[in-house]
Amino acid sequence: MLFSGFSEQIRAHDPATIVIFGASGDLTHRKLIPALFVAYMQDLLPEPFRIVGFARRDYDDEIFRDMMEDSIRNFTRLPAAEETIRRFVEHLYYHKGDLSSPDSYAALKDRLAGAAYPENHLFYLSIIPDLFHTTVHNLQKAGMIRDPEEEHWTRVVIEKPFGKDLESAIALNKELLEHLDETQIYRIDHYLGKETVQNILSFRFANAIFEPVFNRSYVDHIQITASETVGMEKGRGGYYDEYGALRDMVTNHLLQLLCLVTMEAPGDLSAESIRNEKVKLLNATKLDIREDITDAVCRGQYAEGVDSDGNKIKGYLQEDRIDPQSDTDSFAALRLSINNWRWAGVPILLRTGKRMARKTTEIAVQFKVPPLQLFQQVECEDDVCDITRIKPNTLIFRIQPDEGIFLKVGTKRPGMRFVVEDVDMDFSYSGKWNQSLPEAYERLLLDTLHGDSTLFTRSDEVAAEWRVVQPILDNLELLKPFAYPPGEWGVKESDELFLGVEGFWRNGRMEKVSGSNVALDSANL
Ligand SMILES: NC(=O)C1=CN([C@@H]2O[C@H](COP(=O)(O)OP(=O)(O)OC[C@H]3O[C@@H](n4cnc5c(N)ncnc54)[C@H](OP(=O)(O)O)[C@@H]3O)[C@@H](O)[C@H]2O)C=CC1
Ligand SMILES: O=C1O[C@H](COP(=O)(O)O)[C@@H](O)[C@H](O)[C@H]1O
Repeated sequence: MLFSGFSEQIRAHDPATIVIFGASGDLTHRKLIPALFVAYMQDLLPEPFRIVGFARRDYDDEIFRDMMEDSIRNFTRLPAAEETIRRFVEHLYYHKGDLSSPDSYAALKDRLAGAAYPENHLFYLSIIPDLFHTTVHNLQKAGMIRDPEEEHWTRVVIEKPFGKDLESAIALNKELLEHLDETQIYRIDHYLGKETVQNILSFRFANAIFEPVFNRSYVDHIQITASETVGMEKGRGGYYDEYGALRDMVTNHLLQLLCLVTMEAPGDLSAESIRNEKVKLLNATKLDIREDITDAVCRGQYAEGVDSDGNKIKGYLQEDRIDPQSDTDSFAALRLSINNWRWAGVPILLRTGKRMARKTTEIAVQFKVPPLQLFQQVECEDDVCDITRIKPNTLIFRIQPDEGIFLKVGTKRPGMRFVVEDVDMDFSYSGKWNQSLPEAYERLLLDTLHGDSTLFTRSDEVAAEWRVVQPILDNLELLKPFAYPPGEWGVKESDELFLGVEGFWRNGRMEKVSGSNVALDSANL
């Protein structure tokens, strides 16, 4: 199967019934239904298709359709005609049931046996991770999982987090593989469906000029940030307090970004070749511990504070359904090393957190400074300019928002003196293509209907991700979370992860420098 990032978005051909377990939940109404609707608008869903929402809440088809109409109006990225929404929701049905009760599966099975329900079944597990195994086990007991060799297919999409640690992830894999073939399992990591994330591979391997400098000889360090401004969203406290930033974001999304930016070129674009390279990379990745684990890990919890309008913001420990004594991290920063020929000795810094200054996800590859300091550099912030040492080049993959790729290069500033100023060579999606980018779930749901697993994680890949993080989970007692103020850039102690590195966390500096209105008299320069 071709890497779906490069294939045309073509219509899924097999008629299918999509069953969403967890249909009354947040993910279904904010992401899954709007994504399926966009695919429908673009005529990419198969014909015929039906979507069955499954949850315990006392809804019926009509209530479910009304609610999903609202979700589509609120969360769909493209303008939608009311008539199209109405036609789409006619494909939606609701099935009330409890996933821990075998009777519910028998009732669902009877319903799906009706002639109007297409026989290919996509089961989407949009439920708490604790129910993943129970659900698959019960589906199999009810005879609802077909053999992969049969004419009609069964596919199961498993949401993240996949396990709570290495041991539970391995156990979950084993349990799932007792009921399903690996080809039937789609472990979703929605970051892999983001347009900008897929572009990392094309940027690296479709352009011959960057790859020769992507290695330890030229790269000083790499930093990856996924910061969010939100705190605990409604209803998420219970889940989040059990998992925290390390399990919710680092062990999946951030490590996947790291893989794409540092893995070797695959021999071809098949799902297996790409996943093989990712696994090799993850197996070579370790915490960069020099003396003890605090060299390589910093955890945090946001404290209470006020926002820019003076409104009070709850601290993590005051949030709904969070244990007031909790040690769970809402911020995590790591320093890693990749022990292979290409990257040995290049520090890799990862950081993610809730209630930070800005919502942004980016990868910054910082190159080494030139061997000879021939020039001076001018750096300006808030109309004040300084003469400094020459700055290194930085290549930034901006995943979201303002999606694009930026290369910071030093350029002679006009004037009598020979000083250099950083300028951006930039490509922004919005500048080049004036259209909204597909949502990750649009791509990924279509891929499952096509049977393309390239952008989903393989069992050994998940285990390799947990292997990177497991030493942290084993040493949480030594890594108590620091409090950090909401609305800023997280725990200040995380700066210490940069010891010996030429640089520091980026904290949105690029925007300030490139957008600044330089007030220095150029004649003085
Ligand atoms: N929300 C998000 O932005 C993201 C979520 N995810 C993942 O998606 C999954 C779902 O998350 P989210 O939608 O936020 O969670 P919610 O808590 O909002 O939804 C959980 C759903 O599961 C249903 N449910 C719970 N227990 C049962 C049961 N015994 N039988 C039947 N249905 C049950 C609930 O419905 P009812 O109470 O009516 O039974 C509800 O519909 C999780 O794995 C999460 O990690 C991943 C990325 C982002
Ligand atoms: O998987 C998750 O991702 C979201 C952030 O996703 P994004 O696409 O908005 O960057 C995060 O808020 C959530 O906690 C996590 O479960």
